[in-house]
Amino acid sequence: MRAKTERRRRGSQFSLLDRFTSLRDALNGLGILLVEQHNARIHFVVAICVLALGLLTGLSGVEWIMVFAAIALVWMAEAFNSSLEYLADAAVPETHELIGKAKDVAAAGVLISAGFAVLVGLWVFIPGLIR
Ligand SMILES: Nc1ncnc2c1ncn2[C@@H]1O[C@H](COP(=O)(O)OP(=O)(O)OP(=O)(O)O)[C@@H](O)[C@H]1O
Repeated sequence: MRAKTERRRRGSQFSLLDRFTSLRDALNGLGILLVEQHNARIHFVVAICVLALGLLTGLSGVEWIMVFAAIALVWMAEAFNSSLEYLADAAVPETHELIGKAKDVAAAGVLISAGFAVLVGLWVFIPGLIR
């Protein structure tokens, strides 16, 4: 068992070092997403393009908030989807109907967030289309 997990089990006190370790772990997760998950790389390129387009066209404050919310939502969904895939593959490496369902439902979460992002993109960049 990792030392950190052992400390948590004992109900250890607040430690700034532990908080920095958590932050490092989360950044490591972001790196894993970008390196190992092809969809995450596509989300990354699309997000950069959308941000560049936003700077070029000069979005309003509300439009920027919607764009950032859409990007964050897609990244969150992708992170949870990938995390579930890693867990499922570790727990049940062989084919199992419920693992298939779990992965498909998690992928549906990404699809829903991507659909919202597309709507935001249309609302922000094609004025008059959805207003
Ligand atoms: N162990 C399993 N048992 C049953 N079906 C599975 C299993 N693993 C994967 N599948 C099916 O194959 C699909 C793709 O699973 P996989 O783990 O390859 O994800 P992926 O191709 O990396 O997905 P994504 O492109 O969203 O990252 C799943 O949605 C599921 O329908």
